[in-house]
Amino acid sequence: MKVLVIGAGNMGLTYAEGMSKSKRLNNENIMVLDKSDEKLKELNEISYFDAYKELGDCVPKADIIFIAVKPYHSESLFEEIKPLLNSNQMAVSVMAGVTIETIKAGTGLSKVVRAMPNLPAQIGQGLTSFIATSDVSKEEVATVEDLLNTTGKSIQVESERFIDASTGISGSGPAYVFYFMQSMMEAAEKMGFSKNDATLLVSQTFKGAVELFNQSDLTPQSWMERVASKGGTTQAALDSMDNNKVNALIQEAAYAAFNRAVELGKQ
Ligand SMILES: NC(=O)C1=CN([C@@H]2O[C@H](COP(=O)(O)OP(=O)(O)OC[C@H]3O[C@@H](n4cnc5c(N)ncnc54)[C@H](OP(=O)(O)O)[C@@H]3O)[C@@H](O)[C@H]2O)C=CC1
Ligand SMILES: O=C(O)[C@@H]1CCC=N1
Repeated sequence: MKVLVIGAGNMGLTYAEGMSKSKRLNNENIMVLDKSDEKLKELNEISYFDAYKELGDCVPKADIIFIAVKPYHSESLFEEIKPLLNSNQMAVSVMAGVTIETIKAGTGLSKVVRAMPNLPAQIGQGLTSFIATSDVSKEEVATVEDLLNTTGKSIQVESERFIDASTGISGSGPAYVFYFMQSMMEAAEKMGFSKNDATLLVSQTFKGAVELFNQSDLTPQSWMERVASKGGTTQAALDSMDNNKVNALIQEAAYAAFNRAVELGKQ
């Protein structure tokens, strides 16, 4: 099976790296296409990639075409790629907000998978939600699932609404975690810690808390109760967050991303 990745940026390269380890490829090289000469030079140095600059040289050879360009580049890409495609090929898109209908119309393909990954895929800890059109067979879905899982875990969702919703939770979510980390690092530095110590205090706290959560069946609420002593320091912080409606604000932020994904789909 031949896989082509279009767009060798953060996501495209991450998936190309991950998928190159998949047994499904039977040791076939992944084809990777990018427009930039600088990127092509880097790609050419990787033995398990075949680098391309021209769509005509690689698209006809591909069974699965993985599209990882920015959403605003999709229209021009579709125009160029459509005449090169045949109905047996499958498109897998990770572009935020680009709907299945748009991908089908833009490529002329009926086998389409729309996926929403996240950045921890770079270290094999990603979460990808995906949905496939009815023309994608069960066997093909299993193949795509295997390929996506080379970068972490995946969930198949029942409607496209959940792709946009997961964009607001897992797709954009790593940035919310970094936002929280940055705020805590700034607080630590204000308290007098050096930048290095502030970074360690915060990063190890996040790592430890997430690991505790993952190794248990407890809810975040139960864990908060285990940290907080009655009338103690944690309760003071949690009360401050509640009084400032931080919970509602975080939910509002997640909805802002969800709504933006829907909005991008209408453009
Ligand atoms: N980053 C993230 O955390 C996530 C990103 N996504 C989605 O993944 C997609 C890619 O994002 P990301 O990897 O961050 O973006 P990048 O800008 O890092 O990568 C996109 C790459 O595609 C190249 N490119 C643009 N047009 C073409 C074309 N016509 N043919 C070939 N290559 C082209 C770009 O080149 P150049 O730079 O020269 O334009 C760039 O190298 C987006 O659609 C985004 O919505 C989804 C979930 C998470
Ligand atoms: O910010 C974005 O639009 C993309 C989609 C999810 C993460 N990054």
